[in-house]
Amino acid sequence: MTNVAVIYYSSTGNIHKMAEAAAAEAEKSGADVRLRKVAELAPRAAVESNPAWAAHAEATEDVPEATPDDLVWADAVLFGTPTRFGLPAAQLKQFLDTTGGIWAQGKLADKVVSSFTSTNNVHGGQESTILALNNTFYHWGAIIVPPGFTDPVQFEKANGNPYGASSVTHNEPGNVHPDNLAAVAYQARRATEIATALKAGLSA
Ligand SMILES: Cc1cc2nc3c(=O)[nH]c(=O)nc-3n(C[C@H](O)[C@H](O)[C@H](O)COP(=O)(O)O)c2cc1C
Repeated sequence: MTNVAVIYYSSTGNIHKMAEAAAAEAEKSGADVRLRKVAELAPRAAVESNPAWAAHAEATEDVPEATPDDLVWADAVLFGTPTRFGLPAAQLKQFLDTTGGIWAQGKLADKVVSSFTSTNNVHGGQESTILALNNTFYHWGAIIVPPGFTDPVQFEKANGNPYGASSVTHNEPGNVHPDNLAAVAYQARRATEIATALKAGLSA
């Protein structure tokens, strides 16, 4: 069995939708899947000042929070984050910054990782967000598996980001184009297949 963790941050539900699509497809591909959100860092007052943010936080109260153990367990990890000023959300970065202990023990080496994001607009920094996440994964000795243009889904009108599936939401809560959901599902399937092959190969 291949273990796949989908670890994400979302404030208004767009990345949550993409994370769910990724998790569903990894499961369909035969993986054991953990869907995990990272902990909220924003003050309660900030969350409550935005009705969409507050509603999403309440709707996803039952999604378990990610822990470093989820990374140790996983053969492949899909990371999702909205773009924040061209970078990953601090909430996801904070989670990554809790992995020093397992990194020092070599437990993050050879993980298959792949990332997806969401922006307000087309030129809002999707690639820079994914590239920034990749900096961390090089330190882990992870194996970054981007979708590239390895499937026809990448040529759909709303897709086409070889770095990782990306949605343009115009800041509307839960506004993810179906093509983007298909793209992130494909990305999860590809990461699962590569992790399965890698696991078999390394244990041969
Ligand atoms: C503080 C902040 C910074 C943002 N920075 C960017 C940005 O650099 N580029 C962009 O296109 N969108 C930016 N956005 C918009 C979000 O990335 C976008 O609305 C995304 O779809 C939200 O995903 P979520 O619903 O999963 O939280 C920003 C939003 C916030 C609140």
